[in-house]
Amino acid sequence: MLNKYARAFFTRVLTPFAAFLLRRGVSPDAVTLVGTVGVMAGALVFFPRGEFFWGTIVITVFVFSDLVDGNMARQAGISSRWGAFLDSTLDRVADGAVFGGFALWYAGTGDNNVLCAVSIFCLASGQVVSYTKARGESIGLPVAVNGLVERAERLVISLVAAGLAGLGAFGVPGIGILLPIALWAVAVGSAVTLGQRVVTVRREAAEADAAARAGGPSDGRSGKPSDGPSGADSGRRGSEAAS
Ligand SMILES: CCCCCCCC/C=C\CCCCCCCC(=O)OC[C@H](COP(=O)(O)O[C@@H]1[C@H](O)[C@H](OP(=O)(O)O)[C@@H](O)[C@H](O)[C@H]1O)OC(=O)CCCCCCC/C=C\CCCCCCCC
Ligand SMILES: Nc1ccn([C@@H]2O[C@H](COP(=O)(O)O)[C@@H](O)[C@H]2O)c(=O)n1
Ligand SMILES: [Mg+2]
Ligand SMILES: [Mg+2]
Repeated sequence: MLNKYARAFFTRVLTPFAAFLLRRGVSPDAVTLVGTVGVMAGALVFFPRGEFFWGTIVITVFVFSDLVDGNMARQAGISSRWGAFLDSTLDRVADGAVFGGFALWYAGTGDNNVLCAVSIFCLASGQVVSYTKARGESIGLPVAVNGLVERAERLVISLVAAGLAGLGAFGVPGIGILLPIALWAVAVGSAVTLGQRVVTVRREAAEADAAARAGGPSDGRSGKPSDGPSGADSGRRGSEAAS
């Protein structure tokens, strides 16, 4: 939902900054890399110590690099398959650090096994949600569903809650409860999203296999459905590279 409705707004806001970086000779790949390192540092230095406010501030500064890098690539007309791969792969690394940071806090001083497990579930389910789309697209399916809780929602829900919970350290009472609520919400939302995507891929795969059988074997040799796209790139990845 955020990807659909908020992306256009942030694209407008961030375009001048992206243009500025391009004029200074900065490459989109450098922004992707620096942004990921910044998110990792914010999550893994501050969250395990329970410093949620400062961790969230650092992460917020760097996480927007994920919107700037693609913007730069499109402005400069240098969007590439490599860039799409790097962007998506480092998204997984950044997400692992954020939810890993929460898990480390609850495994240590935060001392809550249930919330540690919920954080690990958020980490793993978020990665699998993204994987369903990547794998579905890699076997030539459109995966025409985003689902309830995509990456932007996972980040916004958990980071807004962590930032606010961090205000507890400055004397705001009763606000720490927001983080557990957010982690449970992301966990449940991710499970629902996983179900939505699996159901969609199952339907699309059945339709594609039926169409392939009606028109002959899809790989032209074995009679088995093909295990991947016929071209070097396919589906959304192809359109991204062309964007
Ligand atoms: C009193 C103060 C209290 C402190 C409160 C702190 C408040 C600030 C807290 C948090 C702000 C968090 C902002 C998080 C923004 C996230 C932006 C972002 O990176 O979104 C990424 C997303 C997806 O990008 P991609 O297309 O590159 O990624 C794809 C995606 O990962 C797919 O995964 P899937 O979705 O399928 O699971 C993969 O499949 C695919 O491979 C991959 O390519 O981008 C968007 O969705 C765009 C929309 C972004 C919307 C951002 C909304 C931000 C909302 C509020 C910001 C509040 C800012 C406050 C600043 C305060 C500063 C102090
Ligand atoms: N280093 C990069 C990063 C991204 N791209 C291109 O942008 C697309 C992602 O756009 P976002 O707005 O979500 O960042 C990605 O698929 C690539 O086409 C790039 O070329 N190089
Ligand atoms: Mg990006
Ligand atoms: Mg990204």
